[in-house]
Amino acid sequence: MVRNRKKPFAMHPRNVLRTAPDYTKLAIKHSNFRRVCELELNGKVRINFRNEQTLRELTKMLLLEYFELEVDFAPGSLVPTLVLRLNYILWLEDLLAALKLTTVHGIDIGCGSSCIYSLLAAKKNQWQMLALESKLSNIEYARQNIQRNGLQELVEVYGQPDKQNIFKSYFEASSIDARTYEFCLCNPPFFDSNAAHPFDANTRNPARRPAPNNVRTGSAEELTCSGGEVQFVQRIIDESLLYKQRVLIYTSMLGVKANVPKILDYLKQREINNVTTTEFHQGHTTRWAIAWSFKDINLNIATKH
Ligand SMILES: C[S@@+](CC[C@H](N)C(=O)[O-])C[C@H]1O[C@@H](n2cnc3c(N)ncnc32)[C@H](O)[C@@H]1O
Repeated sequence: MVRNRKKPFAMHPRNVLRTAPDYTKLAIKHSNFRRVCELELNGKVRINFRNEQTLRELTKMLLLEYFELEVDFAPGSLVPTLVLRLNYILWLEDLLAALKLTTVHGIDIGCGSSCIYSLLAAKKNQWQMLALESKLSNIEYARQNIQRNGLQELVEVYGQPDKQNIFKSYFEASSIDARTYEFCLCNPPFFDSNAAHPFDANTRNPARRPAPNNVRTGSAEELTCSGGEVQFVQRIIDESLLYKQRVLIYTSMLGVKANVPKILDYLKQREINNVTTTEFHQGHTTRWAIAWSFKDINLNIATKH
């Protein structure tokens, strides 16, 4: 757990964005980013996190500046924030470190149009990634992003034919090549598509946690599913029971704190006991993550980032 006095929980200690970027310098260097910046009277640039176009250019610029990744997003699709994605990758690095692996194979469940987790994992760590995605335009953009960055040898996108499936379609289609994976990761569709007003769901206690800085981005198809993130992660758990041998460490992120005990209970009911949780922090935004394994490995390097 990382604590300092001003921010009770800070970013992962290895997160390159832990030191706030100098946006004025970056605006001078990156013209597309410069176009969406606002100039203050003192000559410093200001970023309007509530503007979607600004967030797009900001994430593109940060991926280029810090990881030499050139990424584009499908129109109207989710624009990922880099800090949280990076915290997740760094936590996976920590979970895998003790295993001293020479090659790592991972599965990115719902890679989005950016394919951000797989691109970061491949570029930063040379991990071999299988990216699963169900939305057609996201599959196309994800493949273009991989190609644009010359990462075809490391990242494969599989078009998920059935949104109810997690691993099943791919594992059944590739049963001859029954490879094993060291981890899976997931940023699940968050909202419940069965709710009368899915996007109105209150995810935070306003008295204790201030409103997020960022505008929400992404289409209903990307952000909702039947039963929201709880049912999505329950499906990952159900399929993990079918394919215990295929993945060493199963993980998923969760957007709502109250959903963590629900998932822990679900795991417990299924007698999955090798479990850990963590937190990711970016400004006023907190996310939770959960990991479980059927193997006798130590997951309890647990930290809050
Ligand atoms: C919340 S978005 C996350 C996108 C990206 N990973 C990120 O963090 O920016 C969830 C993604 O999962 C995809 N998806 C939903 N159900 C899926 C399924 N059963 N298999 C694969 N992808 C799925 C959606 O289309 C969407 O792109």
